[in-house]
Amino acid sequence: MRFEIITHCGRRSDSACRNGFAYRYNTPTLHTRSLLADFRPSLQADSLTAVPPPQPHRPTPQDAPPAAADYGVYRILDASYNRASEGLRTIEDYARFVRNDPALSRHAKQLRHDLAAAFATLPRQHLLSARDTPGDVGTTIQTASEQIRPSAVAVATAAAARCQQALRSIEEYVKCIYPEVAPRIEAIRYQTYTLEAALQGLSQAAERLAGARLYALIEGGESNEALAQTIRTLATAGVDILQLRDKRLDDRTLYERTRAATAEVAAIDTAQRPLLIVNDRADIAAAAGADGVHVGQEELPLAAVRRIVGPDGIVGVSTHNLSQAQQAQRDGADYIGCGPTFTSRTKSFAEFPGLEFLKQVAKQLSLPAFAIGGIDATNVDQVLATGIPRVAVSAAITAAESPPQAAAELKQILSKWSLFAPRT
Ligand SMILES: Cc1ncc(COP(=O)(O)OP(=O)(O)O)c(N)n1
Ligand SMILES: Cc1ncsc1CCOP(=O)(O)O
Ligand SMILES: [Mg+2]
Repeated sequence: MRFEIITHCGRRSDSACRNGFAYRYNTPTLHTRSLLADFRPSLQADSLTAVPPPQPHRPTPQDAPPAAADYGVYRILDASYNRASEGLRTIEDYARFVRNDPALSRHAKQLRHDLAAAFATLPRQHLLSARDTPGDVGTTIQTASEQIRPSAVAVATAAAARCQQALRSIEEYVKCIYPEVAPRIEAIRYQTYTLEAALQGLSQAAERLAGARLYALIEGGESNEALAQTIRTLATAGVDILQLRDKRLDDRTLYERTRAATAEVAAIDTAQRPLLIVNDRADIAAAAGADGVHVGQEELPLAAVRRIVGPDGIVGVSTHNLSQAQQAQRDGADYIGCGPTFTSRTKSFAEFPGLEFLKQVAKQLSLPAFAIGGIDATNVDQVLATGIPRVAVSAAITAAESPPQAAAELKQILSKWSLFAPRT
């Protein structure tokens, strides 16, 4: 039976790269045995009964410098590793410092560590010795699009694309030298697609949230169709966020209403599509595919809610004083409700933090904040004067003679104010 070694790079066995070969079974010749003995001290030629599972290469001081034929491959691996690591760090910074998203931050950090662990099995001295930045002809090649970064999420999205390309390059070229590393790189690459989706998902929801001014709290109505009709008319009137808040409904009915609302919202043209938030119930929001959930100070803590709705879910928190508002931001809330501001027809309260609380929030917090409690077209200007350009209302719309007309009037007033008023 003859035995032939071919390299993964397709080269004949006599110039095979270290560990870079597959086995096709013939009778091992004396020459092949000595070659194998040199390549794989731990592998005996006669033990080859099938394509052996790739063993991780353990870098040793005896590792010969990269063969001239592999010098370029080591340069690719070195440059691509740096590119992928830098991309993951860029994504992690966005998740941590822009989105305050612990889950997304943790995922990006973990992938960076997984990549480092995979590369730790390669002889670092070969990678470094192959590095030739001054001689790198690519450093001066620039494209116009690389200079355009309109937003932080655009930076993170571009980093994700660079990271995927670099990982693909590593995955293919490492097969020439250390094939056992390729599956580990492939696994990391697939996770960067998930990461990019989270960025996109998060950014689309985050951008829609950041642009939201008018937030309406609505009940489940008498039927799914009645609710769907309400959603259509309020979305057309300019409501940016709809919250399904109905304490009368049992779980099953609330779930069915939420499913119907999710389907209705999805059918609305993107430009007019409101975010759909469920009051209190993270489980129903997640199960029914809503955009997120709103919880009060007495409901599940944000960390638990985040585990249920995931990194893409929008989580809003009710706050009644500055300390609660600051804590909600630290916990990673995507927005906060601040109130009650005025006496409400929908819910009774013993205390009213009022306009003063709104002024504090406007000065000291950066995440979207919606004033709530007894707000309507007659007093919304007082809210806007505090520096809070966003409101959440219930009765002002749902109890109005014409809910869509009331919504449109409120939206018109709100639209005159900048969403990013300078802090005075
Ligand atoms: C946008 C918004 N802000 C505040 C609330 C109040 O939530 P919570 O304190 O949990 O009270 P209930 O709505 O559950 O009675 C909200 N729902 N939405
Ligand atoms: C649920 C809730 N939390 C604070 S105020 C409020 C009710 C908001 O309804 P309205 O706008 O009719 O006062
Ligand atoms: Mg609640």
